Amino acid sequence: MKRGLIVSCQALENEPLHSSFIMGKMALAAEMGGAVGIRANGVEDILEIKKMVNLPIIGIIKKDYENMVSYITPTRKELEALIDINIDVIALDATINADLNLLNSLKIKYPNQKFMADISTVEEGIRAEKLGFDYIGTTLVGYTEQSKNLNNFDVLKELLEKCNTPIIAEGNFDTPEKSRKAMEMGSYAVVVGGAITRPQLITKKFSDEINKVNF
Ligand SMILES: CC(=O)N[C@H](C=O)[C@@H](O)[C@H](O)[C@H](O)COP(=O)(O)O
Repeated sequence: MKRGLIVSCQALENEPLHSSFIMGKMALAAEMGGAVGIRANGVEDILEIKKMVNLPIIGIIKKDYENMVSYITPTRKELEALIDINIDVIALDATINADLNLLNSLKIKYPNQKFMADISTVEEGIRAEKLGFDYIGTTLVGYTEQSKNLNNFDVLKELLEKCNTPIIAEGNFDTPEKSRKAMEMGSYAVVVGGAITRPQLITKKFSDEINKVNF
């Protein structure tokens, strides 16, 4: 995977763009705009994106289970479904909420498969490095109980100081300036999602700002 901008092309069932066809087109637009990689959710979307672009893919499967906090590639079932479709990197929840016992056996069984740890605190990043993850992403900073008061740039800075594993800035790097800053700090890559591929969020930024005017 090259260094630079990775665009996350995801639309869940409750989102207006939920469609593999549309995610394929989003990925194509991202490639045309200079993205060096795509992050995507679910086998169907990933297969469609593979048809549309010639870029490395970070794949996840989001799945909610009862009594389980993790939802990003949370069990062996989702991991094996992603291994089966042969993608460059598989990302999974690597916070303290996740059961990472199976990682070792998967790494032995599939030695060429790269794994990205989606973490929410510096401690989780350090643990992910010890577990042998290939990339560590700040994806879940602010989204877990243990990180709800943390700032993504603060976590990123400390991870860059304390880890040797390539660090990927992901999660609310939602402007070109913030993305550039993350790279200047030494991130391996920046994953940008909603600010590029979720038009309902982009629209809301405009409408919120405009509605501050007394018109
Ligand atoms: C927390 C969570 O479930 N994050 C997901 C992880 O895959 C995606 O919904 C995000 O869009 C992605 O991480 C990129 O972040 P942002 O959209 O903020 O640029």
